Amino acid sequence: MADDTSSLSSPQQDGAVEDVYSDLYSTFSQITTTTANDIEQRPYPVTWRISVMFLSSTIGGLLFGYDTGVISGALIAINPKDLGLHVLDNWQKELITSITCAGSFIGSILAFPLADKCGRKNTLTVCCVIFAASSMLMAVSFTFHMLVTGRLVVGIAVGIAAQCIPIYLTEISPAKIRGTVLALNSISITGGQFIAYVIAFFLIDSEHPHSNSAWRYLLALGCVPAIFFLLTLDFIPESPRWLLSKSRLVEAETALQTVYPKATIGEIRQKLKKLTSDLNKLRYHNDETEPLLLPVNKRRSVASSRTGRSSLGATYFNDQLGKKRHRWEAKSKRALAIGCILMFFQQITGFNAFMYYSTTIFDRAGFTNPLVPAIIVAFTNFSFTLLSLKLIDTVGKRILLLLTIWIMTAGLLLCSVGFELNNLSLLIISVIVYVGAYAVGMGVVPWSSVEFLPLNRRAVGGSIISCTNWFTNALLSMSYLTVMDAIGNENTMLIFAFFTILNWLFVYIWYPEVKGLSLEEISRVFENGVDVHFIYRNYH
Ligand SMILES: O[C@H]1[C@H](O)[C@@H](O)[C@H](O)[C@@H](O)[C@H]1O
Repeated sequence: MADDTSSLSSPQQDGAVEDVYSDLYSTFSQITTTTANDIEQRPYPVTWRISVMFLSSTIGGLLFGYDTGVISGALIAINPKDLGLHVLDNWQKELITSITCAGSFIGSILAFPLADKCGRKNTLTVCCVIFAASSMLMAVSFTFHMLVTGRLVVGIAVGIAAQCIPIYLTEISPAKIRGTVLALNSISITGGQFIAYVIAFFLIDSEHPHSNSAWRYLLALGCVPAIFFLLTLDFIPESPRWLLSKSRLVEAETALQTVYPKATIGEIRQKLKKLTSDLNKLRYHNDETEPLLLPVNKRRSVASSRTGRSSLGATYFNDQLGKKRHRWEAKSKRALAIGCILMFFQQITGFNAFMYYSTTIFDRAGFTNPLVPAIIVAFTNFSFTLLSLKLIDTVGKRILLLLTIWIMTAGLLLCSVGFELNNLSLLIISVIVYVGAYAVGMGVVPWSSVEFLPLNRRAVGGSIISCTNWFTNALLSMSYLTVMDAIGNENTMLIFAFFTILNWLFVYIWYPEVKGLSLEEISRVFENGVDVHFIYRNYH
C-alpha cells in the first residue's frame, strides 16, 4: 500500500508540470513525454473490434454533420402543404434552420456537466437516443411547430456531441494515434454534411422537389447512424480517465483492457498508475491553493469504494478540489477572448450560408439542378478538411490562417462578381475557392483554441468558445435569406468579404502560434497582451 501511495506524491515533488501538460493538456498538439516502454508508444493494433470502437465513437460527429447539412436539401423539398401551410416564407425557413443552432447553444452548456456527472459513454448514448428520436419526430412532422421542435431537439444533441466527442476521443486514444483519432472527428463532421447532400441528390427529384416527400426520408435517415451507435455500445468502453476520477478502479482497468487489447495485465496496471498520478496532478492544478491529497483521517480509499477490490492498493483523491470557484486570471481571459473572436469569425464570414442555403442560393441563381453545385460545396469542404489535417501540424495554425483567409476574401469577391454578372461558371469556381480555403484554415483551427487555456479553465472555456460558434451561427442562419432578399447575393458576399479582411487582420495582430509550447510558455504568451511572436523569437 505504501508503495502505491508513494506514486501519488505531490506534483511539486515530482516537478511534473511538464508531464501533466504533455499527457492531459495537449489535446491538439501531440507532444508526449511518456517513456519508451509505455504501451502508448507501441504500434497500435488495429483489430476489427478497435475499428468498430473508434468508428462508433465518431458517429456523434457524423450526426453533427448530417443534421446540420441535411437542411439545405430539405428546405427546397418541403411542400408547405405537408406542414399545413400555404407557403413557407423566408422567416419560417430561417427558423427551421437556425433553431438547431439555438439548440446546440443549449447543448454546449449542458455537455460538460453531463459528461462529468454521467460519464462520456452515457452522455454519448443519450445523445444518440436524442438524435434517433428527433429524426423520427422531424420526419413525421405534420405541422410547422412539430418540425421546429424536432430541429431544436436535434440541435441540443449536436451541441452536446460537438463538445463531448473530442473529450472522449482524447481520453480513450493512445498518444500515438490521438492526433489521427481527433482528425477523424473533423472528418466525420464534414463527411456527415457531404453524405447529407449526396442522399438529398438521390432522393429529391430536382424538377419536382415537392413531389415525393423526400424531405421526410432525408430527415428520418439521421436515425440510422444513431441506431448503429446504440447497437455497438458493447464495443465502446467508458473513458478510463473518467472512471478513475470517480474512483471506479476495477471498471477503469477493464476499460483499459478494451483500449489496449494486446497489453499484459502488468502493463495495464502500470498505465492505471500513471493515469492515477496524472489525475492527481491535474486536480492539483485545478486549485493551487488546495493540498493535493487529503489529510490521512479524511482520505477515502478506493479499495473500500463501491467498486470493491483495487488492484492498485489505495488511491486517494480530494474530491473537493476544483469545486472552489476562482476568478479568471487576466491572461486566461485574454486567451479565451482570442478563442471566442476567432470562432466568431469562423461563422460571420459566411460559410454556413452556403452549407445551409446552398440549394436555395443556387436555385435562385438559375442552376437547373441546384443540388449539383451544393454537393460540390460539401465535397470541397470535406476533401479540403482532409488536406487541412495533413497541413496543420507541419505548417502551423497561424501561418495556415494567414495563408488561407485572404483566399477566402478573393473567393467571395469573385463570387460577388459571379452573382452580379449571373455567370454560373464563375460563381461555382469562386465558391470552390472560398470553401476550399475555409476548410483548410478557418473550418478547423478555431476548434483547437482551448489549447490556449490552462487545464482548470478548459471545460468552461471550451463551452464558451462553442457557445460563440452556435450563437453567431444562429445569427447568420436566422438572417441570411432576409438579407439576401433585401440587398442581393452580390452585396451579401461583399459583407462576408469585409469580415474576412477583419479576420485576417485579427489573426495577424492577435493570433499566436503555440504549437509545441509548454503550459508555462503558453501562459507567458498571454501574460501582457498577446505576444504573437513569442514562438518565433524563441524557437526559430
Ligand atoms: O468546423 C465546422 C465545419 O467547418 C463545418 O463544416 C461547419 O458547418 C461548422 O459550422 C464548423 O463549426
